[in-house]
Amino acid sequence: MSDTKDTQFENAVKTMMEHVGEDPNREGLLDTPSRVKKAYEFIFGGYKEDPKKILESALFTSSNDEMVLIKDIELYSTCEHHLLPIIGRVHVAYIPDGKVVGLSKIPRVVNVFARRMQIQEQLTEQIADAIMETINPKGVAVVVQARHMCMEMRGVEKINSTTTSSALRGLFKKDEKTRGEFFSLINSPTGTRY
Ligand SMILES: Nc1nc2c(ncn2[C@@H]2O[C@H](COP(=O)(O)OP(=O)(O)OP(=O)(O)O)[C@@H](O)[C@H]2O)c(=O)[nH]1
Ligand SMILES: [Zn+2]
Repeated sequence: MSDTKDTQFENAVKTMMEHVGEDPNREGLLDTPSRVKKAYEFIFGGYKEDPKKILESALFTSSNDEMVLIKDIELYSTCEHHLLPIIGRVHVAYIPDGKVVGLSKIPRVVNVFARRMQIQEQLTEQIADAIMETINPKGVAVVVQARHMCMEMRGVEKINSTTTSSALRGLFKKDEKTRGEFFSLINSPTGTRY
């Protein structure tokens, strides 16, 4: 970001502080605009990354064609309506068709889409479609379970509700048994972690 853009960003933060009745010149707040800028660059760092490149960087030939499930991937995202946190977990499964992907690349792709301004349904679909289009598996299933701070800290103020969204592609959509296996796996307790 150029100096002018940095200054513009920091001035915008000062304007927000003034708007809510703060004094941006008080000692404790002097460095806040530049901290907010750095924090924003991190939590919205997903615009600079290409999820397909991440997946393509670790594709391995494999004859395995059974479901691979990565459960309970922590999610920190930001709602595009209020710029407040979405906090939750993501479960991703796919059925390989000649290729498997490096396991870590799935949570990396979750991070890329999470680090953008989001709505939960779109985030869920983007993860599924990136995997589908890159790995070409027999199917992909993504479930996101999340809390929306815009529904807890403000607005309707419901602190106990969780929103669940899913995106099912290929066999997970077509085959009831595959879908049933996936949902029973994500709903069963993980048990001992080794
Ligand atoms: N579908 C969907 N809606 C979301 C998500 N995150 C926030 N919202 C909703 O976006 C809507 C925006 O509605 P508006 O009426 O324009 O905004 P608002 O006046 O702040 O609404 P309230 O939150 O009801 O006070 C709200 O109903 C939010 O709950 C999301 O991930 N998916
Ligand atoms: Zn919101």
